[in-house]
Amino acid sequence: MTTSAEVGRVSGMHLLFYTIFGDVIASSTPSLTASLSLLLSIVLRILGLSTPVGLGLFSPQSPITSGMAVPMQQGHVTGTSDFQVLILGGGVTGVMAAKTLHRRGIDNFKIIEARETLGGRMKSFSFGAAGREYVLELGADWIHGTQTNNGPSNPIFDLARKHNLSTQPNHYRGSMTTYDHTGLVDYMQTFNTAVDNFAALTVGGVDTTTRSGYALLGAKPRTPHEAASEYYQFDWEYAQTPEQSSWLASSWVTYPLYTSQSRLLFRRVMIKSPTRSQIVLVCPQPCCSSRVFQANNFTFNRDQGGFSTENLLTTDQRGFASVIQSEAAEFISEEQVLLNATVKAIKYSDDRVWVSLSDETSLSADYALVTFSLGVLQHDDVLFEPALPKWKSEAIHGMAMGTYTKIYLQFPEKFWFDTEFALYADHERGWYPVWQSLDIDGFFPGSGVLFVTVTGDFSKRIESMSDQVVKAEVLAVLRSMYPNTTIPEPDAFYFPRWQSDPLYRGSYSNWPSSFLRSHHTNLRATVGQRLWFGGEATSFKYFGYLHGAYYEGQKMAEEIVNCMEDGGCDGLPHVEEIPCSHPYIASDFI
Ligand SMILES: Cc1cc2nc3c(=O)[nH]c(=O)nc-3n(C[C@H](O)[C@H](O)[C@H](O)COP(=O)(O)OP(=O)(O)OC[C@H]3O[C@@H](n4cnc5c(N)ncnc54)[C@H](O)[C@@H]3O)c2cc1C
Repeated sequence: MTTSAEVGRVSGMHLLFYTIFGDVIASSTPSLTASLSLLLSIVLRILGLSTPVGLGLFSPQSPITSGMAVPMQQGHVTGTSDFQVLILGGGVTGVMAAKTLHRRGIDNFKIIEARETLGGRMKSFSFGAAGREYVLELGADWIHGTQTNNGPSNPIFDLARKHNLSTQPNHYRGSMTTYDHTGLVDYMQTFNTAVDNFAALTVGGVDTTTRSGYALLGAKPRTPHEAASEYYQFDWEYAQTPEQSSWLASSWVTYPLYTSQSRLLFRRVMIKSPTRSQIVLVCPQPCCSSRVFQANNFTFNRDQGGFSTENLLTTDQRGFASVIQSEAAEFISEEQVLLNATVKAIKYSDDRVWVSLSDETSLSADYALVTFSLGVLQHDDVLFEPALPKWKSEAIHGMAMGTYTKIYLQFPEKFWFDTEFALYADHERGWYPVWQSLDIDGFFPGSGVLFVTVTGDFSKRIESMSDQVVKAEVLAVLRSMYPNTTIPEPDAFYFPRWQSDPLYRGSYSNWPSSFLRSHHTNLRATVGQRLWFGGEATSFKYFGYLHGAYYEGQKMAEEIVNCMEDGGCDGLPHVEEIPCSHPYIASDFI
């Protein structure tokens, strides 16, 4: 199920229209080309190679693709568009948008991707000393929420099953060892209290920061053990602190429909029309519509369109992105993808879009779907002409981009905990706190691989430091955790720099408390009639996640095709004046 909400006003009352739609996830019929492509990918896989897309066979040097590039000016002044749709970015959103276009009969599209392969933030690498290498994940590596009985399934879980991805259940709460600066210390009771505190956040009343939400519930971490336990529940998922996050948007359960407090604020009215039924929340207070939006993230909540509480970690040596590359290989032909091509500027008018690349070539299309990360848009890595309207810029800069950094170490042999996870409580909250062992049954026994995760400002901090200095800090923490063990020098050490990477500028989006529901509507909205935006950040229900990107790719492509079939459209609407987001005026202070 997909849920959409829109804010409106009737007779001076503030209404929240809450409408539930069914998702259309039709399967495509593979063409002969697609079947041959699939066959080729299977043969390559048996031979231990990647799919054609993964091999980068669709390079910009291909005669077909290079022949399609035209100078920006020429494309602007004369002729018809080169393509019906340009898909800018070849991550999950881009590939799923392409698949949807193909299913709807639109094959005159092109994906433009800066990297040498498809997959985006599904990014694997080979790690380890010679002869002890493993393909591990720098970006996404969990399928969060799978399926409960015959209920709705996570579409990434479906892809994993379809493409035989090797995965292993990962027990976030049931397989944990706790440490602090004195070594092994059992504070599992404190840890479990933090789990309960996090669950209690769902009873929030207004949207302030998650920190204030915790405080109002009486959860005020004072000791390093309490702070580390809270960190594990919160920052380790959202990649930002409770201070930086929205209380409502980081609660798991739909709010305010099902809480007792919400009934104090709202009256629920069911409106029936010939086409759909709507639950209308009538708010008697000025501006309360802007303070209340459906809480996110719905991933784990079965009652709200989520999947299950299970988390699967990929262990597949083809890399996690192989699921999206194998999917693409079923329907995408060589001339539909341009790899190693970096978009520098996007020019748009009411009837066309022109995209110029770093090699000075350009392409034009009737429509363009921008799937670059929120961080890329915030950082002006791609220029828009004309500049994006104020409402769009506000939305882009209003949402936050968190950073999540996995620091990998490989040791000659294992000397650490036998659980899947360990938590380290330092005096400084967020200091190398979450440790995960891969040298364990079901993962990579005998690998000597361990990783520690930092997030948010700690990620930014280590990105500015040398590998040697970061390694020294990490080893110092291990010495605190194991005061009676001689910690050897690791054979391999690596961490990615997501924040500084011009193709990402962070890991995934996070919803801050100042960000209103209408801002998110604007993040998703079409600019003019030709420029569309989609990606994990535009997903209301699943922002931050792979499945959010998956559904957004499908949704945007569906909308674009509908628009084409209607002979044009205004696209997804935006909110010009966002209620209750203006500076206070003098009379407010009387
Ligand atoms: C460290 C980390 C851990 C994560 N863990 C999980 C997890 O366990 N489970 C989960 O569900 N999600 C996880 N995520 C989030 C998940 O990876 C993303 O939500 C998802 O991959 C986003 O897909 P997308 O298509 O919206 O964006 P992207 O994957 O960012 O796709 C956009 C594409 O645009 C390309 N691009 C950017 N700029 C340009 C340019 N100028 N020109 C051309 N191309 C460009 C990029 O290379 C990229 O391929 C994680 C992300 C990170 C970084």
